[in-house]
Amino acid sequence: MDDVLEELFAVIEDRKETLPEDSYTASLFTHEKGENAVLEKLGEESTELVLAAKDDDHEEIAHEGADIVYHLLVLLAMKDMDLADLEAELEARR
Ligand SMILES: N=c1c2ncn([C@@H]3O[C@H](COP(=O)(O)OP(=O)(O)OP(=O)(O)O)[C@@H](O)[C@H]3O)c2ncn1[C@@H]1O[C@H](COP(=O)(O)O)[C@@H](O)[C@H]1O
Repeated sequence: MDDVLEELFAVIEDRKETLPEDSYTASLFTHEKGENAVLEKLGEESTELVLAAKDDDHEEIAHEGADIVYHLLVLLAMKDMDLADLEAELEARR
């Protein structure tokens, strides 16, 4: 899981730096709505996750959960934060 998150975060940082035209991630960094684009996605996907949980739909819970994790990592990159910030917070709760 650590490796997957680290590799995904590295790709997100690369998209932020290089802004390829065909990249969904890059489109979040250049969106006319600014950070609201990713914040709205997080809101929508949280609602979708709740609905999936109420349906006890495990496949959909994993799908929406992954969408949330991806968009959370984009938000961290947008705020010039990184995975270590999240890890430090989780570590402090152990
Ligand atoms: N993990 C993701 C990822 N998760 C979600 N998404 C996108 O986030 C959007 C989710 O918005 P929506 O829920 O509205 O999508 P939807 O298809 O309408 O509905 P859903 O079925 O997804 O709920 C979709 O366009 C997804 O493609 C992602 N886009 C990219 N990545 C990763 O980022 C990497 C780089 O992607 P690009 O920046 O596009 O090159 C990829 O290789 C992936 O590893």
